[in-house]
Amino acid sequence: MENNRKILSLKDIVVKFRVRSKMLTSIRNISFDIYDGETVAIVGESGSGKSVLTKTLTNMLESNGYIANGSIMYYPNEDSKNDPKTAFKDEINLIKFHKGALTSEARKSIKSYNNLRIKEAKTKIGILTKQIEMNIDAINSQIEIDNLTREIENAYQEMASFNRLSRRTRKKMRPIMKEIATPEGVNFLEKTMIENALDYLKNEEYLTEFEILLQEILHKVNDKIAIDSQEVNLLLEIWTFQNQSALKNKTQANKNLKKLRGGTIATIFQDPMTSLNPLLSVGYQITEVLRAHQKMSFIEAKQEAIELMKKVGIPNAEKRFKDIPGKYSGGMRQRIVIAVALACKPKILICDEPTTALDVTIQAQILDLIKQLKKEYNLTVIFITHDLGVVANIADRVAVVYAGQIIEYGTTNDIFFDARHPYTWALLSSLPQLGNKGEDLYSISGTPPSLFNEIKGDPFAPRNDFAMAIDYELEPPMFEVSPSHGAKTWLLDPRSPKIEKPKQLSRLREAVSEAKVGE
Ligand SMILES: Nc1ncnc2c1ncn2[C@@H]1O[C@H](COP(=O)(O)OP(=O)(O)OP(=O)(O)O)[C@@H](O)[C@H]1O
Repeated sequence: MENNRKILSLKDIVVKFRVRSKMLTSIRNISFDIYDGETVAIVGESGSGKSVLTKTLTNMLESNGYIANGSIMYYPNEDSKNDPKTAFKDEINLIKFHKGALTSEARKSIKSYNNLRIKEAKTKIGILTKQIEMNIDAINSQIEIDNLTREIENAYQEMASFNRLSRRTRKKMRPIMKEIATPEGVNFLEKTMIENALDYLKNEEYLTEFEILLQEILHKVNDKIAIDSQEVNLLLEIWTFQNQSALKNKTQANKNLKKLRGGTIATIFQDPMTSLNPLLSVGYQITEVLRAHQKMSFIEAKQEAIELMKKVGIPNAEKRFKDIPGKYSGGMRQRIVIAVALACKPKILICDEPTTALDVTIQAQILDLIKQLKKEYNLTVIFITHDLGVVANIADRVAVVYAGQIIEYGTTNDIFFDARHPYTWALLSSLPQLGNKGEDLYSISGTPPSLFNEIKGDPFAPRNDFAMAIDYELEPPMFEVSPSHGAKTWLLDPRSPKIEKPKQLSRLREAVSEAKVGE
């Protein structure tokens, strides 16, 4: 967070997966900013949503998944703006590529899933209304109706952002959009044109993203409220997207995703063999990337590949250029994967548990390498791990993920020495460095909630030794502890009893300095 300049900003991200006839919500309304040049660690138990969260950034979700809500803004830094080979020089919402790349089957199934949600909620509302009329459990029925009404709104909203405009609507809106597309056009619209458009939109059963935005803009024009040119640009962008064929949108989106992956955001996975071709020499694999991304000739690419191999610490790089990955050890293969990633000149490097499969000494070497390269290449690093020892070693800031939500974030010091969420306490307590010889290591009891169901209250409540009645009823907001630190727990509400964090955490300072390597 050296300069406090955002490079990525996630807002209200929701990710869902279709699993047979059911829907699993893997990420639940995550909002989080990532700053240029920082290393941020995403930590949490297995299945908490760490990988899915980072996969949304480059749209690497499996085909049964989709980003149901939210935005991911990418703000290119000065390096990107000055790099002639960088694809994205202006701020951009990465969700746009995701939507464009969706298949028509995925779009259809999103529509039918939401229609079903609406139908079921409406039926339940009908039954509850009858109960209220008969004076049966009126208060609870009304609460339930309010929840179901919200569910219907959410379903409509989700459909709105994926649905294409009908041919009829496109025809109706063409004249007004033609005017809006001219310079300052939005400020010179005829009153009758505005009224006709608003009347038409009022009678639609539900509105798409485009229609909602157009409606907002037209109301502002009527009320003589100044309109931001960015709003108009967004409207025109969605209009163009809606009028292009689905195939053209998809081709464009896929092209952009190809440029985004590697060139802007590169990912290193736990198993290097998922990224390397076992049949091709490592040198060839690096040169291919250099030729594609940096448009180098074969000779230039070979020289640069050898340089990169040296940079990531491959001894006898010239000789080993021709070896296939099978001839390398696990640690060396991971170094090659890092070299491939660097060959794309990324601005952001996602490391998804890159050291988990390696033994401790090699792990420390790879962490040191990432740290050193981060400085040299001015990278922003997003590091996924469930190992808090690794976090202590590498991260400037930490986001703790539980059941698809960020439940605490802060600087590494905030999280290690001033954690406020009982889940973070539990994660820290299970650090091997805090164990006593001969005693069982602390482990968090119970299991995370099923992501198929709506989660009532705080998802951690059933496993939380400090849970209060409210934790089972109402989801806690993110309380701000300091400008750099927040935690989503009712314990931070001034009305909550004062709780002492677990005693074993007082030994953390010592344990963390032992865990640090290469410092
Ligand atoms: N393609 C998919 N279909 C259905 N569910 C999925 C899919 N991918 C991920 N999930 C679910 O989303 C949730 C979050 O998974 P994710 O892989 O992000 O966890 P994680 O925190 O990275 O765990 P790990 O440390 O084990 O990798 C899990 O419940 C997982 O089962």
